[in-house]
Amino acid sequence: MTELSDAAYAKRLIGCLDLTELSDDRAADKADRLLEKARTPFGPVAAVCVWPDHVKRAAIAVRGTPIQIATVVNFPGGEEPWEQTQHDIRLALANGATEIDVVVDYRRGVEDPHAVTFSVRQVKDAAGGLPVKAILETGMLDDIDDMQLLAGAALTGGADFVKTSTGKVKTGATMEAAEALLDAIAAAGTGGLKVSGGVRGFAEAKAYADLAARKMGEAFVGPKTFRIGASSLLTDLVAVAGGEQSSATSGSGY
Ligand SMILES: O=C[C@H](O)COP(=O)(O)O
Repeated sequence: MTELSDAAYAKRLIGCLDLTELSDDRAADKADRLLEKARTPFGPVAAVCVWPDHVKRAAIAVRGTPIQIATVVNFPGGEEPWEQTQHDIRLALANGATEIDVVVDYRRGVEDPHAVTFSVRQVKDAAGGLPVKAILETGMLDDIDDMQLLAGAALTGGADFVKTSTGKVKTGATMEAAEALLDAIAAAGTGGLKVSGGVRGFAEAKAYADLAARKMGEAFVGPKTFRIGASSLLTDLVAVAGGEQSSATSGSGY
């Protein structure tokens, strides 16, 4: 993506953004403020990502646009009983969700990757064919091998994306984690990457997209296979897309 100007690059990244509001207080007015920003002067974001309670208002807010409505289940701990997750998925679908982000049981997953494959398959079935993003919480894993193991297990279970982080633990996305997940995607021959957790500035987002383009080819960096999930990135992307200087400082470990 070397020949793109910063403004053009930022515009492309807006189209790959999962604009996220997952504050712990689950306040409806915060969701409303986020939803107002999803259509930018430089095009729509890829998706909004909200708590299940806010899926209905999101569906109304983005009606008539290509913006997807993502929600989170088994979130953020990854240890809820299946019945709860199944219930949340059913409700989310009934309310208009079009993408499901599920936290895998990353604490047990390294010892038992088949359980991750099984649980992702269950979610995929319950989601009725909608895209499923498996959140691996890479900041809680010991090393690259564990990240690749979990990513491979999730992709075997049918995950459409493997996603780094919930944004709820100290370490969010890192370049090392993104690279590990891309290697797992390449090995599986299927799947997309969602980088999330602490991504706040244009330069950081661009570094992840450059990495994905370098490893997978430039066509990979589009909303079908590449997303950035972030609550605080859009302002900077819009500024850069509009020809202004980035004013963000680095947020995560890139
Ligand atoms: O799924 C995305 C994350 O929750 C967003 O994390 P963030 O608030 O650090 O951008």
